[in-house]
Amino acid sequence: MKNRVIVLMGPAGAGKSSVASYIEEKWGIPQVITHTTRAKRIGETDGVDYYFESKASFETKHFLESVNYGGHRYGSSIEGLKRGFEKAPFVSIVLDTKGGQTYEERLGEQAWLWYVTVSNVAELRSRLIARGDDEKAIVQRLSSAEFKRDLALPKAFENKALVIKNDDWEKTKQAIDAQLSKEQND
Ligand SMILES: Nc1nc2c(ncn2[C@@H]2O[C@H](COP(=O)(O)OP(=O)(O)O)[C@@H](O)[C@H]2O)c(=O)[nH]1
Ligand SMILES: Nc1ncnc2c1ncn2[C@@H]1O[C@H](COP(=O)(O)OP(=O)(O)O)[C@@H](O)[C@H]1O
Repeated sequence: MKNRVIVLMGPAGAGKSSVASYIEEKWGIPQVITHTTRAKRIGETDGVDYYFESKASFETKHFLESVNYGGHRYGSSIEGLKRGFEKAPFVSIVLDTKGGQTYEERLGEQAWLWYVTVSNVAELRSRLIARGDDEKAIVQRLSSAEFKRDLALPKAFENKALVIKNDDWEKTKQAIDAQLSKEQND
């Protein structure tokens, strides 16, 4: 099987990380861990959710791409992607839509674009509160230009990305299972 990467994108709270964890547990698709300078949230672990970096240590990495999002730096390293492909030929990565665009340009058909969203935007805020995010961080996140940009599927991805409407988690899992079993049988 040739190497492929599922690129998970979408607004904060839509369910990107939940989908990444689900496909790792159920389908054995490991998540490529990226780097960030943002503070660790309650429940997050270094090396599992992210490699948490200082501004200085972030600068020492070899990034395939990096972005500013909501006032923090995020980047995916070439080493990280290689480490993922050493574990399995099929991996996932969680990126903003700008990073997704870079992956599509660099990896072409090897990048399978998934855009996770919800029907009701107000639901996103409720989910961030339920997740336990810091109130100040939520306000900063929801008012950022990057969050607003990622609320909609980029024009460049129309007819290219698989859109996952994650309103109901049980239905989301069924939709994912259908996609991945089809992929396995192709
Ligand atoms: N381009 C790019 N985006 C990333 C990377 N790592 C995480 N992101 C994105 O950065 C954004 C903010 O992530 P995070 O702070 O974890 O917030 P969340 O969306 O609320 O889970 C999300 O859209 C992530 O997909 C990366 O290495 N590169
Ligand atoms: N379909 C859903 N219905 C209700 N809550 C959900 C659903 N999917 C995910 N969540 C919850 O919403 C919060 C945000 O999900 P998460 O996967 O962290 O989003 P993202 O990575 O896109 O920011 C988490 O607490 C998660 O458990």
